[in-house]
Amino acid sequence: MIKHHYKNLIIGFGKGGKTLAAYFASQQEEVAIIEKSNRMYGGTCINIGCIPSKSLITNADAGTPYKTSHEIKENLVTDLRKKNYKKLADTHYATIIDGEASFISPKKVKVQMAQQEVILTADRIFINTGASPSIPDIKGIDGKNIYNSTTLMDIRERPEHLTIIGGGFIGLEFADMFLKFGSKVTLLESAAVFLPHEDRDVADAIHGHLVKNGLQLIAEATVVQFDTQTNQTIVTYKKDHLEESFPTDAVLIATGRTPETKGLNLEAAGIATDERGYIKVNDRLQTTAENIWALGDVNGSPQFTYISLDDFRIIKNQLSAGPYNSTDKRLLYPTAVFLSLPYARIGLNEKTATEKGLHFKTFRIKAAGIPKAAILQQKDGILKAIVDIPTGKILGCTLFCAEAHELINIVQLAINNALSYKTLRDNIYTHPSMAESFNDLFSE
Ligand SMILES: Cc1cc2nc3c(=O)[nH]c(=O)nc-3n(C[C@H](O)[C@H](O)[C@H](O)COP(=O)(O)OP(=O)(O)OC[C@H]3O[C@@H](n4cnc5c(N)ncnc54)[C@H](O)[C@@H]3O)c2cc1C
Ligand SMILES: NC(=O)c1ccc[n+]([C@@H]2O[C@H](COP(=O)([O-])OP(=O)(O)OC[C@H]3O[C@@H](n4cnc5c(N)ncnc54)[C@H](O)[C@@H]3O)[C@@H](O)[C@H]2O)c1
Repeated sequence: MIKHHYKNLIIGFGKGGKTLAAYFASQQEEVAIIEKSNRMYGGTCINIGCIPSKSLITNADAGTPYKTSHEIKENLVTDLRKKNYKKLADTHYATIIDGEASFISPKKVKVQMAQQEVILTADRIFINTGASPSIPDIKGIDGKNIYNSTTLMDIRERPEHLTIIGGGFIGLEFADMFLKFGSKVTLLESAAVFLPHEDRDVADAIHGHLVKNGLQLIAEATVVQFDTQTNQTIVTYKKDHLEESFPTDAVLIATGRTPETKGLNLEAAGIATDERGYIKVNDRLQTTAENIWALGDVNGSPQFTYISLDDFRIIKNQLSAGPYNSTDKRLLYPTAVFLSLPYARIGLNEKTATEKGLHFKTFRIKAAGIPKAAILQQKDGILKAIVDIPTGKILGCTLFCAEAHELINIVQLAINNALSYKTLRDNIYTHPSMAESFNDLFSE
């Protein structure tokens, strides 16, 4: 039964929000969580983000045909969604409200449900509404064969030729995945160089690997229009002042994600947003309105599930007088792009260390010399680490090799505990493993 007043109200069933709701329930504190879609319990990550995409990627790696992979992914997501729902629904202190929330005032929220509208008040409100695909203003973009990451993962038939707009996280992961499923993939990226933030040797290695797998990459391209005809779409783009066109079966728009704030009527609560529409928060994740916090993608922090979870930790610590109560206390965290050879990053690379004028040393090895890489038949790749010469501390690491997404967590522990690079160099690792490559990577 829905009450009219709650101590804690969470808008959006995302990673941070659901974890916060479970925390309140565990403390025997009343909490209501509002979710606008019954296909989104558990949020982006489990329904339309990390989990379904990595399920498809894993099955593509294993050579499972697309249709079967799609079914496996659907079953997994359905199962996780149910579990996420049940985990909160089964607690005595949490109430799940199906509907779309918008503010009436700082303490009053309207929820538009299927059959009715309810007005709720709350002492504390937490906004966890996430982000959604940003759609560039390109002629013909609403055509029938044009998808975003969510709608593309819904299709049951693999496109013969997929064209991807945007070479960021989603663009690269989907390009590599559909290549493995057997599609022809063309990727158009507006930036002048491939992976502009990476060191050139790493970017070239990743580029070479993708091209070897069949990717056609067109950098510095401006898409001018999509002309959708029955089963195909003609993509027209401009490069070097010349216009070119080609037909494709499907287009994926992967040009970033924008905050999900449109329907929230934030002005009514006095909640300010920045110029990109993200909710402005301070280091304690408090919005400009008293007793209203924002966590996850919607507050403009890096868009990763583990950052939304960490936002939860920060809020939990505030509410329980714990020490980890500010984003200023957040240490370095890694990122990983899940390609057939994953690439993972933490901290500085040569480019950024040079820009900062640091006195550093670069350690670099090729994956080809790592026994486990040979066993895995994944000898492409490069491993790099940046070490501060005066202190011996690791400033950053970029790994493009098998199991990079796991290895980077070891480097993170070393960095965040201020260990010398010699600790990783001299450690005894299991053999044969990718981790033992740190013995060689950090050797002079
Ligand atoms: C294809 C893809 C792959 C990704 N892969 C990874 C990955 O491998 N690793 C990683 O760390 N991150 C990945 N991400 C990013 C990650 O999914 C997000 O950063 C994370 O899920 C954000 O969680 P959140 O807590 O901000 O909110 P979300 O999980 O986005 O949840 C927000 C919820 O709020 C609901 N909502 C919105 N507005 C309202 C409203 N007005 N009223 C009620 N409910 C509302 C939404 O329906 C949604 O369920 C990926 C994203 C995508 C799209
Ligand atoms: N493995 C992971 O952790 C993972 C995986 C997928 C998504 N994500 C998260 O989701 C977010 C969104 O992913 P994304 O790939 O959509 O965004 P992104 O910001 O990572 O990349 C967008 C890319 O599109 C390009 N672009 C923008 N407009 C363009 C245009 N008109 N034409 C051609 N190229 C254009 C940009 O230059 C950029 O390279 C990521 O930033 C990341 O935080 C994480």
